[in-house]
This record gives sequence, C-alpha cells and structure tokens, in this order.
Amino acid sequence: MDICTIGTGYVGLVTGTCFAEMGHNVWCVDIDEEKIKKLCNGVIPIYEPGLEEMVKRNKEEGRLRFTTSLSEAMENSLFLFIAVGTPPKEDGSADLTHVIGVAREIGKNINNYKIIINKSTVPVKTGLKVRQVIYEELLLRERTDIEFDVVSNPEFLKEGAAIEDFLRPDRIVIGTDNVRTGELMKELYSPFLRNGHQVLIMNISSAELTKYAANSMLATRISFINEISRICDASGADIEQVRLGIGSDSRIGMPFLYAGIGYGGSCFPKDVQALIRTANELGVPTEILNSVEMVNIAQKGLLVEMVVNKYGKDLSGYTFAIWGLAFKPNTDDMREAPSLEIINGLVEKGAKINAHDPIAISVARELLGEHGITYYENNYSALEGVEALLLLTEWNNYRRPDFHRMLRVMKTPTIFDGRNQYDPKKMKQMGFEYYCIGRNGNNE
Ligand SMILES: NC(=O)c1ccc[n+]([C@@H]2O[C@H](COP(=O)([O-])OP(=O)(O)OC[C@H]3O[C@@H](n4cnc5c(N)ncnc54)[C@H](O)[C@@H]3O)[C@@H](O)[C@H]2O)c1
Ligand SMILES: O=c1ccn([C@@H]2O[C@H](COP(=O)(O)OP(=O)(O)O[C@H]3O[C@H](CO)[C@@H](O)[C@H](O)[C@H]3O)[C@@H](O)[C@H]2O)c(=O)[nH]1
Repeated sequence: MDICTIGTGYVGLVTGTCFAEMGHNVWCVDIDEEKIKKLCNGVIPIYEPGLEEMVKRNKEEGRLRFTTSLSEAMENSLFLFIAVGTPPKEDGSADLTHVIGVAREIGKNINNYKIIINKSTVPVKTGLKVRQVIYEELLLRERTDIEFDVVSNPEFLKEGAAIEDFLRPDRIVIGTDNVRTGELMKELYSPFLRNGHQVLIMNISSAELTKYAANSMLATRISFINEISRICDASGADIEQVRLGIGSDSRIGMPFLYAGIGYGGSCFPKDVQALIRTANELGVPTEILNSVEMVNIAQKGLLVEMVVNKYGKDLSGYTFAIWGLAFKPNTDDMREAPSLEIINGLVEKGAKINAHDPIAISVARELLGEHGITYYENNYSALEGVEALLLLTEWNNYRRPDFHRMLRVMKTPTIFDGRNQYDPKKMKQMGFEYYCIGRNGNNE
C-alpha cells in the first residue's frame, strides 16, 4: 500500500523519503507549488545532510513522487501522514489552521478506508478534532459509510541529524484507540527498529502530550544548565566541569546539558509556550515551564549584555564579527535562532556586523537584510578589523580555527564564545580576551 505525506517541510520530506528508502511507494504533497516544482526537479528546499542524495535515488527508482494534488496522492494510499506546520499564535497556543485544513481536504477526497496519522506537533485533543472535521465532510457528502482511523504519531527527529533519527529512532510513539490500527502501525515501522527500541502504543491524548512533554523536558535541562552556568560565573566554578560531574550520574546523563545562548529552533520555543497555554486552559499551573521560558529569554540576551558591559550602550563605531547564524549546526534553519536577537540587539545599538555561516547566509540575508550587516563567505575575512568575535553556532569548522591568523586580522583579539568552544586558559595564554558561558570566573 502507498504512503502519502502531506506537507513537505522537514518532517514530511524526511518521513516520505525514509519510507521510500524502505521500499514503499510514497507520494509527498504540498500546497506550495514552487516547492513541489523544485522537488520534482530534484531541488531540495532545505539543507539537511544526506537528504538530497536519498530523495534523488528514491525519485529515480520511482518510489518517491511529488504533487500538489492530495486527491491523486490519496487514492492508493492507506497511510496518510499529516506533517504540516503548527506555528505559534500570538498568545503562544498552537495554530491548527493547516492541520484542520488538511483534515477537511481529506474528508472531501476520501473514498475508502484510510489511516490518518498526525505527525505534526499538536495539542491534546487535536486527534478528536481531526476525526470530527473528516466526519463532518463525510456527512455533507452522505458517505458516512467510509471508515477511517485517526492516529497520533509524533515525530522526534532533530534537524541536522533528521535522517539518522528517523531511520534509527529511540522509540516510536503511536496513539490509537484501535488495536488493529496499532498493529498495522507497528508493522509499518518494524524495519526502523533496532534491538530494544520499541513501538509504544498508547491512547491518542497521551501520544499528543508525550511530544510536548519530551520537548519541554529537554528545554528544561537546557534552561537548568544555563541557570547553573550563571552561578558558576558568579562563584568561580566551571560549568564544563560541573556538567561532567553531574552528567556522569547515570540518572542524569550527559546529553542536552550544554550551557549556551539559549535554545532556539522551530520546536522548543513554540512547544514550551504551547504546553503552557494548554495547561492554562485546563486550569493547571505551570511554574516550571514558565521559568524554563523566562530563563531562556534572559539567556538569549546574555551575550549582548556582556558586549554592552565592555563597550557601553552606544556601539556606534564598533564592528563585531559573528560566526554562526543557524540555530544549530548542520542546518540552514534560522527559526528562533539566538543569532537573530543578538544581531538585531547589536545593530540597534549602532554596531556594524560582519556575519559568517557555512550554510545559512542566504536564509539570514532574507530575515535580517543588509542594514548594518555584511555577509562573508570566508570566516577569517569576516574578522578583519573587528573589535571582537561573537561565536553563536558550534559548526565544526569553528572548532579548531587558526588562532594566530585570528590574532593577526582582528583589531583587538576579543572573543565572546556563546558555545564554550575553546579552553579559557589557553585563550588567555595566547593573548585573547575571552568571554564564555559559565567559565569566566575560573582562575585556578
Ligand atoms: N522541524 C522539525 O525538526 C520538527 C521535528 C519534529 C516535529 N516537528 C513538527 O512537525 C510539524 C511540521 O514541521 P516542519 O518543520 O516540517 O514544518 P514546515 O513549516 O517546515 O513545513 C510545513 C509544510 O506544510 C505545507 N502545508 C501547509 N498547509 C498545507 C496543506 N493544506 N496541504 C499540504 N501542505 C501544506 C507548507 O507549505 C510547508 O511546506 C510541526 O508541527 C512541527 O512542530 C518538526
Ligand atoms: O545541550 C544543549 C542542547 C541543545 N541546545 C539548543 O537547543 C536547541 C534545539 O536543539 P536540538 O534539540 O538539537 O534541535 P531541534 O532540531 O530543534 O530538535 C528538537 O525539536 C524537535 C522538534 O520538535 C524534536 O523532534 C527533537 O527531538 C528536539 O531535540 C538549539 O538551539 C540548541 O543550540 C542547547 O543550548 N544545549
């Protein structure tokens, strides 16, 4: 049976391509004609390592097709994955316009049994709404004889590692109230499972909430370690040593304990906010989630604060280099990237910016424009004559730079390292004035 993925953003495109890789016939649908045209011509609209080759191979072998026609894509598909965006509304709650729009289209076009799988991140009870909307359309068509199931199957992939995450997931979460549908979903996913990794079948609301709880838990770890990093700075402790000290406790673990400039991206900020809204609607207080968000907002402002502490509030006459624009390495995604706020903050205060990123420059140019900002293809060229470097994304090519070259080209050798990439003691020995996160007071 064919598979249809609706929405060709990160999730839809990766889901469709990985199922094609497993031998399924897959239709990828999007309402964005430009996007579909590009995909039909082999142009991938996002940067994701390994995706382009995989799309190309599966397209050439005839298993992966792209279309704007949902009715065509649905016809022979048993599994319909909804993977459209759920952006934040002004009040922080999830905007379900696209999800509900797709459900309506499905209701208008469904002609035989389908399993409709919600892969978009959606608040609890959205599965019920999707079911209701499809049913309403069937009523209008006087076709309530057509059966369908709605399943929640949240996606846990990370950008930059999306294919690996999809092909080898830690777990698959399936929310369904139908045992047979659960079995079909299990079978569909069985090729992706390694030893010990499971398909977890639960009710729909639990699956929907699991996604928000997972992202909020990870965001909590990040805000927690960022708060501890401030205590480190104030006390002379070193956050890297503390991270190793706590992370080696198997109950705590090492991942997601890197202090930095706050979490960004298209998921954590919006999902923490959306969970707060859901809880508030349910009358549940959210002390922890509120703090996670507040700490993150403060952390995103930290580097600009450090710059202002050193140079004053009026930054006119100063030029700063930025290394790293994307919200994390291995992606060109700049949604909620800390770099946006930091660059805007510096430019507002009169500074000029020399910006470099290995991949995200064209996306950055669209979002930030040219006012006060010059974009560089070469990261050392961006350093020429600058007052200081701000390192914002831990791309591999910034990890072991030519420090001697940096000392030669910078006006003054000052680094604000938002990702703790270098050793503070070595930097000082080499003649840099080096500021980082949670390691500034360590003089031992
Ligand atoms: N980006 C991630 O890493 C990630 C990971 C896990 C879960 N999620 C969740 O998955 C969902 C999708 O995220 P994304 O980043 O892939 O989204 P995206 O915004 O990059 O892409 C969504 C796509 O859906 C298309 N679309 C909108 N309405 C449509 C319709 N009616 N029919 C067909 N296509 C339509 C848009 O044109 C767009 O191409 C969100 O809920 C997100 O929270 C994202
Ligand atoms: O120790 C850490 C780890 C991450 N981050 C930051 O956290 C943000 C998110 O990073 P990451 O989780 O790697 O990227 P995403 O692609 O946004 O993935 C998250 O969001 C996705 C969308 O919901 C989920 O599917 C993934 O499981 C979840 O990790 C980035 O700004 C990182 O710089 C830190 O500051 N410290």
